[in-house]
Amino acid sequence: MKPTTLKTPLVLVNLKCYTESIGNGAHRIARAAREVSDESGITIALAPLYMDIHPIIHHYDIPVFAQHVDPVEPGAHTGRMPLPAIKSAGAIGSLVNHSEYRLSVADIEKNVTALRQAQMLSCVCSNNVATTKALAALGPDYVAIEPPELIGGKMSVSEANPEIITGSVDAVRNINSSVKVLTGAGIHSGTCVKTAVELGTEGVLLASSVVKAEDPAAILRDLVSLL
Ligand SMILES: O=C[C@H](O)COP(=O)(O)O
Repeated sequence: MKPTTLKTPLVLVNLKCYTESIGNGAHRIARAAREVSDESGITIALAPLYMDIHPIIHHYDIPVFAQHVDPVEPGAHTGRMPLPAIKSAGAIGSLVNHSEYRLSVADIEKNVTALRQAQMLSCVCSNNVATTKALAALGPDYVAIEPPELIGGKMSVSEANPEIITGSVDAVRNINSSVKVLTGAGIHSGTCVKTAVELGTEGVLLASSVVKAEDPAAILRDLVSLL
């Protein structure tokens, strides 16, 4: 089987567990992502709640990541989400170690390896340059650098902390140049995305600006407008 790849730049929208992401809300965002992706030619991927992975792929043919995968083999576990289940639902990959769902290094490594073996993409989240170095050494497909204090806020990482982006890009290039860098936290405009890409990233990981928008398509249009 051919390994999955996504065209860059990548706009990855994490739907998190917001009220606006539940049920019809997920469809509203997926419809907007499909529309703007078709208009712009930019890859827009989503990370919805588990139960929306299959419906979003089925209705909108959008690349979908899980928000998390449990580092367990299928078997006698209850309330866990093993990798074959997200793969069978159609996910092409998973976020790993999001700031809102931190894992041990051992479990991050287990997930990255399992995703690679399943020909799926790993997007491992990091909070600073030192952590980024350690994570890049595990060889994920993406490292997403997100200063936790900026997540969900109005000031983006591109504006508030461009040094963490350039530091992460340099660190990753020195350790494993095949790892792609995304950045996120507070990304809300085309200028934020353009700056992130100019600083050397392959795209952005974002959530609230799109998920909580009255008109998600309008925000997505703005986000990709300067690429
Ligand atoms: O997964 C997405 C990030 O945590 C960024 O979230 P945000 O765009 O709401 O700051």
